[in-house]
Amino acid sequence: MAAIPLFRHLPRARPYVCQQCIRRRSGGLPREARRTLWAGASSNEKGGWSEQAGRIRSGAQQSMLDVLEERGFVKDVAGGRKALDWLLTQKPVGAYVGVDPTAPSLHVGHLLPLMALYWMYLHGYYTVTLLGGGTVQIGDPSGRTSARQRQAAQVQEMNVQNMHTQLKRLWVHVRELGIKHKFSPHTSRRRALLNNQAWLQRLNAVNLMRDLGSGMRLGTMLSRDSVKTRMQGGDGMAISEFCYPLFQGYDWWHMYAHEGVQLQLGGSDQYGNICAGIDAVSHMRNLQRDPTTEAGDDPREGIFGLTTPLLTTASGEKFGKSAGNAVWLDRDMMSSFDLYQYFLRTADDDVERYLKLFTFLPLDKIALIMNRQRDDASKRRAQHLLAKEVVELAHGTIAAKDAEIAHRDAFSQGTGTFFLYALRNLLQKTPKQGDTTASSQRSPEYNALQAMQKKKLSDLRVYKQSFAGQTASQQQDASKDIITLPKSLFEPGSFPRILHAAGLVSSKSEAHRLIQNRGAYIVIPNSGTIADPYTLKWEPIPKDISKVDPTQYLVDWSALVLRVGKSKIQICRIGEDEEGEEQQVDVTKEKEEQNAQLQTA
Ligand SMILES: N[C@@H](Cc1ccc(O)cc1)C(=O)O
Repeated sequence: MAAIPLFRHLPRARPYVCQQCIRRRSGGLPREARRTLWAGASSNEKGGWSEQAGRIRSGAQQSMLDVLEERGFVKDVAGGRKALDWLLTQKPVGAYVGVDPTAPSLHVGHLLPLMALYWMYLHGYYTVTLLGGGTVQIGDPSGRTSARQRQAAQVQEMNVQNMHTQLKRLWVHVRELGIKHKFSPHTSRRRALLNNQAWLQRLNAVNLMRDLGSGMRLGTMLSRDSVKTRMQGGDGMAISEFCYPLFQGYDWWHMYAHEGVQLQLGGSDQYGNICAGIDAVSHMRNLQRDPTTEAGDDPREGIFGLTTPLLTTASGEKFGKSAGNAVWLDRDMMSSFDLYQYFLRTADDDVERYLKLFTFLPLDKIALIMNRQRDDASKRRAQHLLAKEVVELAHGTIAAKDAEIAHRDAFSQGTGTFFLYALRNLLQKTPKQGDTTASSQRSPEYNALQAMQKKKLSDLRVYKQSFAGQTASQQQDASKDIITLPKSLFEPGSFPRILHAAGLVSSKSEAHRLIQNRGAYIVIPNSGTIADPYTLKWEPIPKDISKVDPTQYLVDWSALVLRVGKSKIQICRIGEDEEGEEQQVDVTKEKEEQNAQLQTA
């Protein structure tokens, strides 16, 4: 017999955080009418879904689960593969992916379950990205050997804000990519961005334990990997962390009852939490069932979990790390240029797999590209395509185009574009607030609080940059492309010394000679802006050196961009005297080492 509708029993929450969703909700339209469409698209005609189900059953069309499996998204299915396949064919169920804002940005590792969710969105399922503004305060122990440190409230607030913006942007880019890759304009699509803080903050502890807690078994929870590793590793676990799956389970129950969310997707480390969620929702469903009716499980109301595989590169490294650091999706933490480069470095053995996972390109197109790639792997066509699509997803079309041009230039002609692009990124990355303590020595919390105190719009960027860590890959690049010279070096007549200190010539007399022969160049500061490095122009350093003041040439008041010959370029940031001296010594030392090597060679 049919169960009574579940959502009648719970107060209706207003968890929405995005304008679009608020509008949709306040409209109070029936669910069918509340669908988000491509511009100009017409809604799924009545019976559209059942026609599609017929095509899938007859083998004329692939099922959603087949699509996900074929592209490599599926590691485990909780609840039964066959039953899930049936359900996804039967109706456009709700599906969700949750992320806890433990940092101000998502990293590429988050993309895998999100991409699976985006595929479902493009195929017409109701899809939810859930921001764990509530759960982040408890801290998920999954995959961790020690507890997370408690974050200051302000830090949490910034992380939530930033990730919210990011998830929202991702949705916009997914929609654009859907149009670009010609997903049917006639499919109805619905998406939402929710924050579990909305319902968790109102959750009553007694009710939670009475209703949900009574259905969770200690033995099962103790047998989860996340608990076992901690107990065996000797670090133990706090009750709060141990109870984390209850909160994640409650989220699911809430969204099941209010939003029709029947599927949860997550990374492989979420398997335990997802199974706990299945237990929690089943238990709550039983509690809510009308006791006068016979308990009968309607397969159309079933719940399922799907985990994506843990990615490793062909050489066995963990995917998503660059020089041991996370590859962030936020542009302030990792530039489009660096993100592009990360994917451009993909090994030939991995690239096909990644194209399937991180792009919306159809499989036949991927196969075609791989064929061309095999003819001439050195062009790295597949890697360029992968990199561009990922940057497009994370940062949008314009950023992706920019990054592509910069890389093609950098590798094909060896012009200054590469360095100018680096200049833009590096100058943006360098915290300017004149504080000489390396921010890497401070905790992200310290930086965040300091940033908050300054109450400026740019502070979030400073915080994000400090979070990305001064050890991140781009910072290593920074040390190559940009050096800091002492302020005192920038005085009229000092160009030869600067060229020498920058490591562009081996002696000051060589610098003199070059300048007289018009072979040393400098970027004209107002010939363009840092925001658009392509427009910057070079001129030879004037011959009457004694009269020329290098500070006239500072780009963005921060750096000189010097070139010797066709392509030896160096960006010289103006620094505090002490700071510069240290680096200058390094440059000289490096030069000495090079000379020594030359002599011994
Ligand atoms: N626990 C998940 C995030 C999450 C939060 C709440 C959920 O309901 C689901 C997932 C993680 O750490 O990755």
